[in-house]
Amino acid sequence: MAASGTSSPCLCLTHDGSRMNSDMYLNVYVCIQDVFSLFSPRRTDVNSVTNWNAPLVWEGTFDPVVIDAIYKKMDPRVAVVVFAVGKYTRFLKGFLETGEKHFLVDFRVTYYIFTDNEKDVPKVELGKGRKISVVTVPSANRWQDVVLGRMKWATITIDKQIRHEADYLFMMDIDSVFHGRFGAESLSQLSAVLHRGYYKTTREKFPYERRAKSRAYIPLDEGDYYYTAAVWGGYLEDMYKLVRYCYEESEVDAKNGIEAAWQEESHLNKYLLYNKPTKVLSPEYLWSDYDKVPADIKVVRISQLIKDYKEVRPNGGN
Ligand SMILES: CC(=O)N[C@H]1[C@@H](OP(=O)(O)OP(=O)(O)OC[C@H]2O[C@@H](n3ccc(=O)[nH]c3=O)[C@H](O)[C@@H]2O)O[C@H](CO)[C@H](O)[C@@H]1O
Ligand SMILES: [Mn+2]
Repeated sequence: MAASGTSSPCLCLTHDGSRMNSDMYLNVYVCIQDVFSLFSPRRTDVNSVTNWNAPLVWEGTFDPVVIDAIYKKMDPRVAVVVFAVGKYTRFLKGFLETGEKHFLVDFRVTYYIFTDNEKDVPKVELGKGRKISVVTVPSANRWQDVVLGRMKWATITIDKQIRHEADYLFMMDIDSVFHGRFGAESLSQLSAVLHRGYYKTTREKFPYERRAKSRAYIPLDEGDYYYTAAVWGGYLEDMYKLVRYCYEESEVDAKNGIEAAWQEESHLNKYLLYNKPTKVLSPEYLWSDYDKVPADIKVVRISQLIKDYKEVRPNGGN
């Protein structure tokens, strides 16, 4: 249901004849959503707002055509940063091909592929305004170094290159496939996805880093949600700040002889506890082929593939 770039869901001029800016569009969008909600029932089985009043996005809580059309007016440039180091290049084809079918269709998207093996980057037919940019990074002997190294190489490359080429940036795992629409409803200053494994559990069960020695430490009585580090996004500069934070905090940990329980995911969760995301995406935005789909997940938009951890990682499983 991709919206056409030329259709206009709302007035584009203000009363004094000047063009509307992006905040105005979003305000109009909120009003339109309110009107729609008079005619169509909202989801009543899930929360659609967080306790700090950020939208919590589920299928059935937004109008896909309207929201795509509003963001399309701004025609943002979206960067997707993915790493495919060692054997993980095998996941590129499925990710890119399905991304072209479902990820921000009709928007300007550049996939930044960080790899140690450029020749294994597949040729994939891309839509108009969509590109691939390959960034060479070193190989690693430990998967933990690849996972954490993402923060270092992304920091350096955003600073040097991507900053000049994108308005929004997503960080994503490569071992996944798109199955459903992932559209402009995902865009915000800072968007984080609820980890499918913990969205129904209480905070003391979240796998936050619990050792006070780590910079990612979160005490048992704190926490809103547990977010996955496999899909997160936002304005370019806000994402730069957060990626760099994860990099610097993991460096401090390394100097103190500790590695956070879930590497950058632990630091990401610490940051988002004290700097609330402006949008939270339901686990529709990252499910897993390992788990059966419960009734509250109406659409699986991306799913993590089942993989043989021992075989695909340079130093074996978890
Ligand atoms: C669904 C989810 O919560 N995913 C998180 C979980 O990942 P996973 O257990 O899914 O880890 P993973 O093996 O997918 O590694 C994360 C990503 O790093 C890249 N990679 C990794 C190893 C390698 O040899 N080559 C390579 O390119 C690749 O993009 C991969 O998708 O835990 C990791 C930290 O432990 C990260 O926080 C992931 O975001
Ligand atoms: Mn993964």
